[in-house]
Amino acid sequence: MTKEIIKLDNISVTFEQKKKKIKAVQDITLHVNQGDIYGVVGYSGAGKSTLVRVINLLQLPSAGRVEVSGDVLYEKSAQSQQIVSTKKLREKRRKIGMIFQHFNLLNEQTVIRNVAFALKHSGLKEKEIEAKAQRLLDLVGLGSRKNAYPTQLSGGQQQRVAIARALANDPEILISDEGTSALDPKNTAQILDLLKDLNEKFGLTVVLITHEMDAVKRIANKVAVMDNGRIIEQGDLLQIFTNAKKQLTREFIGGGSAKAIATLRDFQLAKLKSDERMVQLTYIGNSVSEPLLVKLYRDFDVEANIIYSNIEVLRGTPVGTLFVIIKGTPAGQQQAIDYLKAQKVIITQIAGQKPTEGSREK
Ligand SMILES: Nc1ncnc2c1ncn2[C@@H]1O[C@H](COP(=O)(O)OP(=O)(O)OP(=O)(O)O)[C@@H](O)[C@H]1O
Repeated sequence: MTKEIIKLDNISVTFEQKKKKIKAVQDITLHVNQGDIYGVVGYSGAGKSTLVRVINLLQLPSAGRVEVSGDVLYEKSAQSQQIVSTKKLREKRRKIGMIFQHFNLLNEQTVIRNVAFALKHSGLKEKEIEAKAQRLLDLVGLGSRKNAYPTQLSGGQQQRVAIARALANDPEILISDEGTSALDPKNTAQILDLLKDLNEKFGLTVVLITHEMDAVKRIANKVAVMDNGRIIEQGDLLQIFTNAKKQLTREFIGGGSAKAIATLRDFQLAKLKSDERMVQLTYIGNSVSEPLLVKLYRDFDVEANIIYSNIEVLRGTPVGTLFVIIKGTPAGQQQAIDYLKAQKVIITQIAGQKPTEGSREK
């Protein structure tokens, strides 16, 4: 059975600043399963960092309940407030590794000392600490640079050291707070792939805070979109990708498709005739579009004109998007749509008559 390793329920965080109240997080419920790579996306100021800092109580919530690996760390209701003991919290925090945008390494210490530092309170002997730090550096591919200083390494390498350090106490959860935001695309991809590797090899649960949707698309299986302190949409990556309900989600997740829809709305809508409608077809795996569209014509007498097509890779799986105008009798169109659905093509009505499932919010 899937275990919910992080359970944030009805979390609010309000900052008081000189008479002004900033509601950074408002009534958020987020559950993360063990083994998830959960992406939390949103523009700057949406409340992402504040929310994840609640997981290990680096940020105390103003209201709500925090449970990690079956232990309630915090619970506040109108009647009472319960906080886990300092000792227990310290233990818990060791099991939650964190990496940050600017790596936060000790620049005057060697790479291996940076990692060893995290093992200070582990109870291990100095020799064992050294050996474990070495193993961790080997794991992130930096074993041979153990005596270098952080400033002698590239950004990507420094983040690898930070990951090794974050893994020192064998955490169950790794939180990456904009961990790839300061890196170039190549290093970003390598760090993300390393996180995915750790997830697959060790079952490490990853919470990935980012404003870069590409990072989420590359490795996450779940995603939550934050805006103004709230989660506006959350769920399975593929499902959100193929059927985003909110405009902001589409901006983040849709990338090219979101722009295409805007352009199509501006230029194509007026041209639709009464026997035409525009649909978005999304399908997983390699392109099967052409034969399908030929079949629509041959079997149902429905013409399908491709006006936009795109392919993206979600977690290593190609996902194709086609915008087509289909033209035919209402019965023919319905048969065509039923047929496509049977082929596991996800269909979203963009414009025209007879809305099908998944009609979009404007
Ligand atoms: N300690 C604090 N005191 C007062 N306000 C704060 C504090 N921390 C965050 N805020 C405010 O809370 C809101 C959410 O900030 P937060 O850093 O969580 O957003 P974010 O989505 O992580 O954005 P960024 O990526 O820019 O950090 C912002 O308006 C921010 O100014």
